[in-house]
Amino acid sequence: MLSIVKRLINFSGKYSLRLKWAIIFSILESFTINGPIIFILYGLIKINDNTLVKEDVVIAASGVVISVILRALFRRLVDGLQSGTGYKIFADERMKIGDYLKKLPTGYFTEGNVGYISAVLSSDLNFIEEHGMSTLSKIVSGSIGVIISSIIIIILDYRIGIVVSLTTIASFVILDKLFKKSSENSMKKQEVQSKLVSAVIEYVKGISVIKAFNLEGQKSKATYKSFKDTRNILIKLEKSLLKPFLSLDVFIALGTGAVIFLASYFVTKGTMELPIAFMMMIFIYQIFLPFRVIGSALPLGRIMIAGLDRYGKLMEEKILKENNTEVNLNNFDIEFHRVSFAYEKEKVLKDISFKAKEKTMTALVGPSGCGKTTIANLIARFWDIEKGSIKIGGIDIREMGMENLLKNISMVFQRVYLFNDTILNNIKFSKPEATMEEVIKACKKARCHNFIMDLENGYDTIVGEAGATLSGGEKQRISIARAILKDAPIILLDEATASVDPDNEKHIQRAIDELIKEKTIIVIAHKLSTINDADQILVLNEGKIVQRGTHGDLIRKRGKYNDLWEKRMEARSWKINTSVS
Ligand SMILES: Nc1ncnc2c1ncn2[C@@H]1O[C@H](COP(=O)(O)OP(=O)(O)OP(=O)(O)O)[C@@H](O)[C@H]1O
Repeated sequence: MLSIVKRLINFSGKYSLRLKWAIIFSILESFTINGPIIFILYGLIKINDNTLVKEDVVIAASGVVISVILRALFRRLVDGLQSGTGYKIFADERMKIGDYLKKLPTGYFTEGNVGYISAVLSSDLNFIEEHGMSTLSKIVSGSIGVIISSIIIIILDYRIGIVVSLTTIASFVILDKLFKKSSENSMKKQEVQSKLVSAVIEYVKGISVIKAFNLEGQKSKATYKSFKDTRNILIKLEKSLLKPFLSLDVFIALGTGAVIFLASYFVTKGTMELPIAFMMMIFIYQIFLPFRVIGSALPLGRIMIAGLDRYGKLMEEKILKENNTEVNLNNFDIEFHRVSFAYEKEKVLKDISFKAKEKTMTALVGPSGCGKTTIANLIARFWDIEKGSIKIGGIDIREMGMENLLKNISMVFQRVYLFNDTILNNIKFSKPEATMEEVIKACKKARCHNFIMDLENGYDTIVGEAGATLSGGEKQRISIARAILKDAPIILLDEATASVDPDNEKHIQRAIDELIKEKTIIVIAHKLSTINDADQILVLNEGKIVQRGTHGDLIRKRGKYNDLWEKRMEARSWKINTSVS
């Protein structure tokens, strides 16, 4: 129980002092709760002894009134300190999470992990945010209430005091064990919930493929399974709480019965005065009240601890080391020196070394899966390498800080992500301070100004979720406009594949020609159409550079590149022939 309080206070960071004060006032409040009973008992004893005088009535009455006023005052202070604190803690924490997620390697954001992150950030943190403060208050005031009431009972009659204390301690131990079971189920609940989120994300994202290949039944089955698993574990969690709650009621009933029986027995034996026995019978409901409060707070506390553990695990993921010293680059040569890299166990890049001189074009070619995209992603430090170094302008990219690095790089990839915002904001995203003239100039160069102007609201048109209302080619051109506006000295470019129609491809090619003027370019070449002009072509195979040189050199050498080139030519003539026939 103490561990729950400790964890919540530790988690509250700079607000922990507020919470500690709230706990102190909670303790004081618990003292005042018993005040009226004690003062009434004082009056009753006086009546029983036939010694009641006017002053005793004043003492008892004012004692009751002062206790009630103080109780209200302390409660007000507790509420004042706690109210809003939970929301403030989480507002800060969410900002921290935002910064933290930015520092995680992009590779971390697989669908499984996205499910985990969403479940932690939405269900776990929301649960703690909603119930954290009230649970803390219940546990603290409940425990103090039980302790104070036990002390009062011991003072009134040590025999009953011992019975009550032993029952209380035994019940706490048993309850804690039972609630541990519910926390195991809570862990399972989180697991199935993160699987559910992943399944739903996958289903929604892949809905067009699912429909195109008639996989609805198959994929729905997997999603329904996640729904069912979640339902089953939630029912199990509820059931696992029934037993401890039932036991709690049994303990309260037994404890109450025992005290009433003992008090009556002691009165008949003449070892207890009647007012004390009378008060004891009233008081017994008071002592078991906080007990019930703790009982209701404990399972919530355990669920929160499990949530905090998961949150802690998320925050322990290895982030990219940051070095924020401002680095001024004299040139934008890119240099790989003996770079090896593995996403998981198997190396996908093996001992890669090359230099891309500034303002030149380096093309990466090779069969699918040979590591072209990985090389481009490593330049933008989407992952950190295990061996070797990647330098820009002679400085290791790990030494320059992400912001510093990324301000020098523009990436134009085939999968374009547009935010659900206006076209203007999507383009200005790369340079928020850009003027309208600059945006239009960039869009004209990227061959997208005309189609934007044809839209009903022009640049103010809202792009649908993930850019759904624009064609693939249009989205590409917008992403090129974004890059032109950014005007970064390094361009990482994924050459368009056959998914774009010839007209769009022509526009995109012109837009790219505008983008790459005077830049250091790394191009992932799929169709080999761009690379005739490349200053250097790196031919990759199974994560190694197997050939390098210009197009002319490599054609003459008759190696892997020549094979790829011939295959490409064959494919083109095959396409022409089939389209003619
Ligand atoms: N995020 C990832 N996690 C694990 N493995 C990955 C990841 N991304 C790529 N790989 C693997 O790394 C290898 C290199 O992939 P990469 O995407 O760099 O190849 P590529 O040459 O660009 O392929 P393509 O031409 O098909 O795009 C492949 O075996 C691929 O399956």
